[in-house]
Amino acid sequence: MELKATSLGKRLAQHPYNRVRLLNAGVEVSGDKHHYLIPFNQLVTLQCKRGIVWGELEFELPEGKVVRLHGTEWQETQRFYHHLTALWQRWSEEMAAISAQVLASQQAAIEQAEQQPCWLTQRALSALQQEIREAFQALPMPVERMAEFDACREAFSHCRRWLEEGAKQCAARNRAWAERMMKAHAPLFTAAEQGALNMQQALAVVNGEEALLVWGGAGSGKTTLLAARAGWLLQRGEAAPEQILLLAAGAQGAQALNQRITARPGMAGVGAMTFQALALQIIRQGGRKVPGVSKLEEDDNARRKLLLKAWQQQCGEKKAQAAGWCALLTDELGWEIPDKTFWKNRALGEKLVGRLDQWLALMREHGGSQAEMLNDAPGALHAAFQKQLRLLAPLLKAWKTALKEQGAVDSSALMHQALDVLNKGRFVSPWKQILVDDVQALSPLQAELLAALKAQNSRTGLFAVADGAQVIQPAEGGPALWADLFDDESRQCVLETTYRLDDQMADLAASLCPPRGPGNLPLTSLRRGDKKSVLLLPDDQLDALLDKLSGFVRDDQQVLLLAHDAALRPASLKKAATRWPRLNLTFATLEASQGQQADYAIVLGLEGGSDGFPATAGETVAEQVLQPQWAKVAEAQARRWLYVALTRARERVWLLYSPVNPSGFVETLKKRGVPVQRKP
Ligand SMILES: Nc1ncnc2c1ncn2[C@@H]1O[C@H](COP(=O)(O)OP(=O)(O)OP(=O)(O)O)[C@@H](O)[C@H]1O
Repeated sequence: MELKATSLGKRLAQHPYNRVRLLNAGVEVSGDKHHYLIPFNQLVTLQCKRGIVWGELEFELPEGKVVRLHGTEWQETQRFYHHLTALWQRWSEEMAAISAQVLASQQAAIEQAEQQPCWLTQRALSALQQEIREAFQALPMPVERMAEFDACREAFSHCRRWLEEGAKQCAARNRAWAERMMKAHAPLFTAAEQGALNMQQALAVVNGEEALLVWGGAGSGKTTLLAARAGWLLQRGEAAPEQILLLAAGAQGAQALNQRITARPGMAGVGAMTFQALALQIIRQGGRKVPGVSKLEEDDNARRKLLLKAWQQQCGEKKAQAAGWCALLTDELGWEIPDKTFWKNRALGEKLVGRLDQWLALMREHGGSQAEMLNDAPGALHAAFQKQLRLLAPLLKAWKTALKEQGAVDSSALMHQALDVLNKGRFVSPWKQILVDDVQALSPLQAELLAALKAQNSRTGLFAVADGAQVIQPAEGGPALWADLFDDESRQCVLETTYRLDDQMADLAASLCPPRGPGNLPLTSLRRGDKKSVLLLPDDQLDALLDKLSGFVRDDQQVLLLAHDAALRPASLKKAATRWPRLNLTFATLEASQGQQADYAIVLGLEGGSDGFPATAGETVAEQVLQPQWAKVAEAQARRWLYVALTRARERVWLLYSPVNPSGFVETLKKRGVPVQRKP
């Protein structure tokens, strides 16, 4: 059967097509120069329209493409159209039955995935979506037509939902599954005595992605979550206790983690490890001689004593060195030098030792020899740096000699050795699951070790928690390294509720260090605090404050004394055992207090000056060369420590400041509404 344009129609229409011919399962539209074959399986709709003078047939193809034929005699057009429609409909019904089968079997596959007794991973979702795409391609008709047929409609829209809104469907499905798991394994989803884990925590516990980074602010239950996650892995049989590696950046973090682990039933054989212990285990199993690790690394006082001695020695023994130091202290740092034999002055020594420690750390972080350090100095700074390096080199030498005498290495040498064993393939990881606390606190070398361990076996699960507010900007080194492990959106989630802080503390902390993580979501508290949740107090009021605390703090409550520097350990602590015998007082540096919590916190040392908190610059040429971003990083670091200080207590935080020489933070805190008290 054929329909042709009339000769008038043909002339007026000036259209490339002027006839249509019916084929077995399709039509051919053609003109003098063009032919267009439209099989029925490409036809989406067919319309017959009446123009002013003639009829028109319109064939709609997938993706909105339209082919038209004009200029046909109206009666004939109608006849052709009815005939074609009847044939197309008969064909369509036959094909709809086949389509229904294809869609039903795809729907069954989706339902099977939905009902699987495990987390639906991003990888499984992608595979499912690929299957759906292939099923759609296997249909004998355009997908656009599926909604026309009763037998196809529902299955089609189910498939399309999973294709177009897969992430949403997957999230809803995983949430429903997590809810079922929370009911079925209630004890596992309990946060110690406080009650059930919240939904965000529960979703992280049961998450089945190969790697997951959970962002959460202070007190949002990250450490709690790690313990619950370990319990979940054991219960699901995904790992035996010895196949779970629980890592903390430092010893205190490992201790806090172990407390949570032991508080849970069924966790025998699971224990947290520091990165140092991990490195030692790798070196041991790699068949290497296990080095001793110097105590000087952890013991701030011993290290500082060593540095002070080395400094005094070089100044005492060599006039040129003494003159060099005198110039550095006066010209670069702007300090007053008490007398000619300034290195014997105790107060000056105490003031300087923190800087000596910092310079040593910078030289060690650089890792190079003196020649390499000099090599890295830009031309303009070369001479000045060379001069300063002559003063600093004896400190590095004293450090190295002390290690040698102890037959020990420092932690960076230890990490390098462990990395070497890993990179040479001499260590076979026994761990199926790696769980890491406070990943934001990892040093670049620790992050490198973690990445190398994960790279050993792509199937090793990695689960880490981080406090985004503590990520130092500009992010580089450590953060950049571990962030790479969680590059996909599905590998990150957030905890938004803090259980430790009240809303006043949470707002203040967030204003100092804004939360980071997907969506930069704010940390919300379930508790309303008052204006006195955080208070500023003169630093001569410590004893009065402790007197007052002894009057109302219960025996089971903790008071944490915190300072940015170990040297600020207050003298009051010496008499604490007898003057306030029932107060549970603990002193910790801010660095060591990460992961710890107490009912009350007293933060000491809000003092100005070059060794204050924050230290007022005093950037010398050594910092400019060895850590070009030094000032920026030091400022961000100090702010981070203030954030840590403000977020350790449940009930109240006192910040003790020097009224004579207040820290720059005092003004910042006052501006943010922190009240200043004269007495506690
Ligand atoms: N779902 C919950 N319900 C009630 N309390 C909870 C919940 N999750 C955690 N907690 C409690 O909140 C407090 C803080 O938890 P946790 O120490 O795990 O937080 P964190 O995020 O590791 O803190 P930070 O990183 O600041 O040290 C703990 O006392 C913990 O028992």
